[in-house]
Amino acid sequence: EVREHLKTPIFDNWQWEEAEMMVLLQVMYTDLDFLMVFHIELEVLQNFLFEVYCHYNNIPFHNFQHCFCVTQMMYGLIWLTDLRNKLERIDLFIMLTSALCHDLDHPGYNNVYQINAQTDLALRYNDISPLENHHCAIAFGILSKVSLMLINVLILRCILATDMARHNEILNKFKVTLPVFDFKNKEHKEVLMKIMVKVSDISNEARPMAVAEPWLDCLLQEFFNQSDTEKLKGLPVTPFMDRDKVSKPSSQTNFIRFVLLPLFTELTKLFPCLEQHILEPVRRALEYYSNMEKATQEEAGATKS
Ligand SMILES: COc1ccc(NC(=O)[C@H](C)Nc2nc3c(cnn3-c3ccccc3C)c(=O)[nH]2)cc1
Ligand SMILES: [Zn+2]
Repeated sequence: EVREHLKTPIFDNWQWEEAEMMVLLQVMYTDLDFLMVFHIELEVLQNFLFEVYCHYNNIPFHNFQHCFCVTQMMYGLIWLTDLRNKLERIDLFIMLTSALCHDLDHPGYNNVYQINAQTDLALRYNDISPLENHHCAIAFGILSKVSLMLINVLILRCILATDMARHNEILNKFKVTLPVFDFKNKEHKEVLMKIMVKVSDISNEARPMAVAEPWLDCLLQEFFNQSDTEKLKGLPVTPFMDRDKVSKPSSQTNFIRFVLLPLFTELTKLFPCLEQHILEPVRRALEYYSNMEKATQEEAGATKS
């Protein structure tokens, strides 16, 4: 019954210990026949998952639980969209492993901070998606260490696609393929894989509110840590991270309206069944945060008058 639950977006990560999540990740890889198809020893998979676990940091949002959520959402989407019968096993392996590795060794300070503070990562990657390039470098290190040399350029492209600075570029590319989408076409498959990793990465609001809302608190905690540091160092402060400017409900209604709904609507055009599993919960979340926004505005109005 847990196995069936694992294939749905209503899975609640907060109920599980990290050791249990490791077993659930193993179930995802075995249930999609990767061990049999790619002749991977169970021990090699366990080493791989443990190395990944060790390379996520204890920070408020971009931690191992986020990695688990993104991988579990990807796993659920693969079952919901019946992608097992539309893509080859290697493509599914690339999508799941990209989700698993997409934020490896995230420091809790985003690309804008890396570039403004001219950190080692910004210098190493010449200001070009420094975090996402670093996540890939760690992933490649782990994959070669556990001799899982199945890695290829597609995992690199899928992880690099999670840089939100490229959000519109990737969404627009997906939009133009939709009217003529062909699961046998290499380019179409690649942009779909990128969209699937992107959707899984920012999909918290598709989960039950009791599961999703704590994630927004974790995210804002990490963002506020960054803007506090930027203020201390005299670096430019990102407005949507500034604790003195951010209102939780209004930042989330904007995010849902201008980022989540357009992205999820496009994916639902290809997989109509996602209307009820993904789009409906996100519309309810928009309702929830809009009401919270009104309540806080009325409250502010009341105290003023
Ligand atoms: C286009 O680049 C963007 C667009 C939006 C945002 N983030 C936001 O607007 C705010 C802070 N909300 C938000 N941001 C979220 C969520 C999930 N992931 N996520 C996130 C986390 C780190 C970096 C980027 C994003 C979108 C979420 O539920 N809400 C951050 C970057
Ligand atoms: Zn992420």
